[in-house]
Amino acid sequence: MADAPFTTLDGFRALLGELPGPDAEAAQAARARNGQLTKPPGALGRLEDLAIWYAGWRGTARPRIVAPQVIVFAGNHGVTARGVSAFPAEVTVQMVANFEAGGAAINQLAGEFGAKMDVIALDLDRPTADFTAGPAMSEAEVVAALAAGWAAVDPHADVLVTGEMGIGNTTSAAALAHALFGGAPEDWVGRGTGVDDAGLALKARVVAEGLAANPGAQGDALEALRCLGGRELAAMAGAIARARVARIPVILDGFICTAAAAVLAQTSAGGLDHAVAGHGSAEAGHGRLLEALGKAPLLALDMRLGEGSGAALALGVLKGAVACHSGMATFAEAGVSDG
Ligand SMILES: Cc1cc2ncn([C@H]3O[C@H](COP(=O)(O)O)[C@@H](O)[C@H]3O)c2cc1C
Ligand SMILES: O=C(O)c1cccnc1
Repeated sequence: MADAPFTTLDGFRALLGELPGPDAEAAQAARARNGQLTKPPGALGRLEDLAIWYAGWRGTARPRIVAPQVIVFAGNHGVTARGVSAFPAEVTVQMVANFEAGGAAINQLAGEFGAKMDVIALDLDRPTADFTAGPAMSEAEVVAALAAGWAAVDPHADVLVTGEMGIGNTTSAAALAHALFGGAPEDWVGRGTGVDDAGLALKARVVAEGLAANPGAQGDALEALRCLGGRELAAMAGAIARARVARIPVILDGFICTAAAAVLAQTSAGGLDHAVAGHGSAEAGHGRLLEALGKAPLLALDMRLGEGSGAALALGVLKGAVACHSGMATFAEAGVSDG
């Protein structure tokens, strides 16, 4: 595992300023190949652009997916003291044991779609500070979480899914989204694990208090991550950045993953060009977040679980797209008359 090439938030910021782009020649060659495959033009719909996008990032016109990686990051949140989740904070560590024993939804989906799965618990016995009273993390803490995410990525993976577990983290993600994209707290809060109307109103108040208590969060995405995020959110951002540097395409999961990823896009234009939206979560606010990022989800299944589950399902779609693109015969090869 590679040590992260940054030790400060500004070091991470500098790295985001010089991210590699896709291989334009490989993308062009993939587009040409797509035009020769034995199907009516455009008949594979969005799968065609998906395969060409993947080929560009992998730097080859005829890629294969053989080594997907799912990483589930777990963190605890001080803001749970405000009663923002329908479940108690101890569920985070209990679910980590469940992931390790193979009993969670993400275990089944990662297994079904041929991904190896890693679980990284981040200082669970040391929750972040309640962000309604000040910054959730110190600079050293957020940098450590970014670096843990960075180090968790297998450089030999050929697609990455980042998932999370952290009771209270829909509130953290809502506060982060609000700081990054403005609007009102009500635009970003949702029911998470299933809070009632009073719980939803409380979440909006807590988000408003969080922004008021952290004035620096609104001007700068990385500062917003430090002040309002959590360790698992920062680790997802670090992992997604590492994937970019290694030209590993990423499938984003739901509201929490997308909020964490948005930090990269808001710090560096095009910083999420190597990522697609796996699914549209039923969590209120996810649609708005995807719209702000200009990303259309691959799936819409009314899921609202997290863990990387929606993205792992979308891995099946991406694998299908790439298998067709790289495995199909051309009209010339198959002796099929083209149109
Ligand atoms: C058993 C269980 C398994 C989960 N797996 C993911 N989450 C999801 O729910 C949490 C966010 O919702 P909130 O902000 O309302 O706490 C996160 O841990 C998320 O990944 C779960 C939640 C529970 C209870
Ligand atoms: O969209 C998500 O990621 C989500 C929604 C609700 C609860 N946990 C995760």
